[in-house]
This record gives sequence, structure tokens and C-alpha cells, in this order.
Amino acid sequence: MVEVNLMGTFHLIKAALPAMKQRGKETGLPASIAIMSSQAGQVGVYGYTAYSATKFGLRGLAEALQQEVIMDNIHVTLIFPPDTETPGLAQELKIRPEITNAIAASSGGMKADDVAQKALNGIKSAQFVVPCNFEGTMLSIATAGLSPQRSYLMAFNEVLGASLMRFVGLCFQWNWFSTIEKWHAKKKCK
Ligand SMILES: CCCCCCCCCCCCCCC[C@@H](O)[C@@H](N)CO
Repeated sequence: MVEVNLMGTFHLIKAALPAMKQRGKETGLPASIAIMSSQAGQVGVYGYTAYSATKFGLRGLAEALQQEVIMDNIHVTLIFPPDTETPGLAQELKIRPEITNAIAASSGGMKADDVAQKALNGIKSAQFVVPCNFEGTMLSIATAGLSPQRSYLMAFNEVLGASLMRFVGLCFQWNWFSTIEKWHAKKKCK
């Protein structure tokens, strides 16, 4: 998983960058690098230990990369979808633990076309972080950290919403840990 999700992204970007920089010099046009993370790259999720690690890793990659390529007029966009209706998810659901299903349900699911549309809009407006649904927007405010932010309005929302989203995030965590406890208690009784 690390090889595909993290190193695969790293090697692809490394291979494409020289030509992107050259094209930028010749045309003076901006360019974009879009990286597909996941909401499981903003919060650790039961059952996704390896997956979450790779998706969190992409954030570090994207933040450092954005600083390295900004002077080449290249914008990095990091997309954070929830569960997305794809053939891959259909396979995953056959074996996904009950607890993972319960936690992932906190953010619902989306159609692939809707995620693609959000991603495209985010890339066009050179957003660094692209949340895909309402829960994703809350998650992005809660996990804004030291990410770049090009929109003054979103920066304002992040500063204002930080403590409230921390509180909401803690409520979600309490709920998830109690689901885990109940599930284990039920298993012990059997
Ligand atoms: C501060 C408010 C928090 C708001 C709720 C957050 C809910 C987060 C739920 C995360 C679920 C992640 C599921 C993504 C999984 C996919 O990437 C995966 N199915 C791909 O295989």
C-alpha cells in the first residue's frame, strides 16, 4: 500500500516535474498537480492503519512540494473524498470490518462523478485542500494545521471555526471509541 499510494504518487510527480517546469517557462501558463488523498488521510480510522498512514503521508508530500514548486507557478491540490462509489469500494465492502463501516458512515458516501466535479473545481481555483462534502469541510477546518490557504474567506473560517471544530471532532471521537468498546464487549459475550 505504501508502494502504490505514497511512493507511486512520489515517483509519478518526480517524473512529470521537469517537463511541467519546462512547459511553464515556455508558455508562462500555470500548472496543477492534483493528489488524491482520503478523509482517512485527515483522521485515523479503525481498520485503515496502513491506508491512513499512506494518505496522511500524501499531505506531508503535498505541503513540502507546494513550497518547492510555487516559483514555477505550479499549484498543488490535495483532495479528501469520503467513501466513493467505485468498483474498488464494492470489493472493499465485502471484507471491511463492521467498525470501519460505522466510522466511515459518519461522513456518508459520494458518487465518483460528484467527487470528480469537486476535484475539478478545486484544481481550477488552485485550492490546496479540497473537501468533498459537508463533513469533509468540517474535517478540513479541524485539521487545517499549517496548510497553505489561498482563500481569505476560508482562512477566516478556519481561524473562527477551529475551537468549535475541535469540540465537534472530540464528540465524533467519543462516539467512535464507544462503538469500538461496545463491539468488543458484544464479541466477548458470544
Ligand atoms: C470535526 C468534524 C468531523 C466530521 C466527521 C468526520 C467523519 C470522518 C469519517 C472518515 C471516513 C473516511 C472514509 C474514507 C475511506 C475511503 O478512502 C476508502 N473507502 C477508500 O478505500
